[in-house]
This record gives sequence, structure tokens and C-alpha cells, in this order.
Amino acid sequence: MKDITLDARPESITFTPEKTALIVVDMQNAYATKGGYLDLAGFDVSSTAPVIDNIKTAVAAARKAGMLIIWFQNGWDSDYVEAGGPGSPNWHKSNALKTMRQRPELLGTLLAKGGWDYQLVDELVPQPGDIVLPKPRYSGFFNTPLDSILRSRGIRHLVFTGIATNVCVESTLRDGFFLEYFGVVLADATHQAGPALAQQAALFNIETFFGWVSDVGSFCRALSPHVLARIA
Ligand SMILES: NC(=O)N/C=C\C(=O)O
Repeated sequence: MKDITLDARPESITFTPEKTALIVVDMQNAYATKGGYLDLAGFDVSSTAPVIDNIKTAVAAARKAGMLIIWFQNGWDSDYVEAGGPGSPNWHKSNALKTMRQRPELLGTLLAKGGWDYQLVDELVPQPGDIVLPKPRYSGFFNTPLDSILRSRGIRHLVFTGIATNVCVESTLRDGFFLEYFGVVLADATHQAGPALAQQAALFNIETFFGWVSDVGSFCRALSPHVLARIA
């Protein structure tokens, strides 16, 4: 197992691919497809197609390099018991729940397990050996087995892709920081919920306070000698 060095901001970062996970956050129809939750709630999802392509490229490179791939799906049971009632801030702040309160005909559809909105987009298909994890809140560390999955494999470095940069990606990376994980975001494999400034602000926060920011081209370039060495 050899280390690789990835060009990143504010400085390059070195890690062992076999001891690193690529985390794909919430690439569900809800967040990336017209007619899904974000679109119905008034967020712009018109430029998510290149992000999906870039995630596909990053996942393929990571898999060849021996990295663990973890896919998150955000949501709840179709009765929304897991979402929490009025006693939970989630009930008050979740735009999916708010949208359904405004449009009761959508109840049971947005972010509901088993439905189209909850499904990963057609272009991104987990493979045997990948791990698919449901999560009930923005952070992938909250009420999920993520930490023990990573610790049991000796994984300390996390490479993040997915939607939304400023919500679930940033929340998971921040919680990882507090748990002593090194978090890197591939900026062109992420997309914000909200205006472009939300993307810039999230990347600024990550680069300055919580982790590192790179891109899919740099990630693939950094991994390619490692992939060739694994094949030889
Ligand atoms: N996956 C996310 O970043 N989600 C953002 C908002 C939401 O789920 O309401």
C-alpha cells in the first residue's frame, strides 16, 4: 500500500488509497433531478448533470485504486416517523417537510424510503463491495454506523462528493473533523442547495477551517500511478 499526494487547497494532502473512503452524499433524485424535492422546493437543479458525470469518474477511479465507496441516501420512512415531529428542529427546518405541509398531495413522496425521490439517480449505481447507508439527518455521522465502519477498516481520510455542498457534505465533513478524520472535497463533484455563493462559502469554510478542496481531474491524476501499480 503506497501513499499518494493529491493537489488541493490550501495545500496538497497525502493519503493511502486503501485506507481512504470516497463518500458520495445523497445523489438521489431528490437533490439532482428535475421534479425531485429540491426542484419542487424552489432550488435550482439545472446544472447537476456535470456533477453526476464527475462523480461517476471519481467513483470509477477510486474503485480501481482500492478505495472504499460509501453512498449515502437521505430520508425517512414514508410516514415520516424518523423525520421527527414538531419537537424536532428537523420538522421545522427541513424544506422537504415544509414543502409537503404546503402541498399535502406530496405527502409520502419526498425523501420517503422506497420512492423515486429517495432513489439514487439512474446514472450512479453502487457495486458489490460498496456500502450504501441511509441517513436521517444532514450529517452522515449522526445515527448511522459510519464511524464504526471507518474505524474498523483503519480509514482516517475521507474524499467527499455529492449534493449539497453547503448542507449534507459540509455537515458530514465537519463532524468528521471533530472525530479526527481528514476531509477532502472534490469541488466539481459537488453542487450547492441555493445560490452560487452558498457553494463558494462552503468551499471557503472547508478550505480554511475544516479540510481540503480539490477536483476530479487532480484526484484521477493522483490515483493513476497507484492504479497502474495495482494492476502490474
Ligand atoms: N443532501 C443535502 O445536502 N440536503 C440538503 C437539504 C435537505 O435535505 O433538506
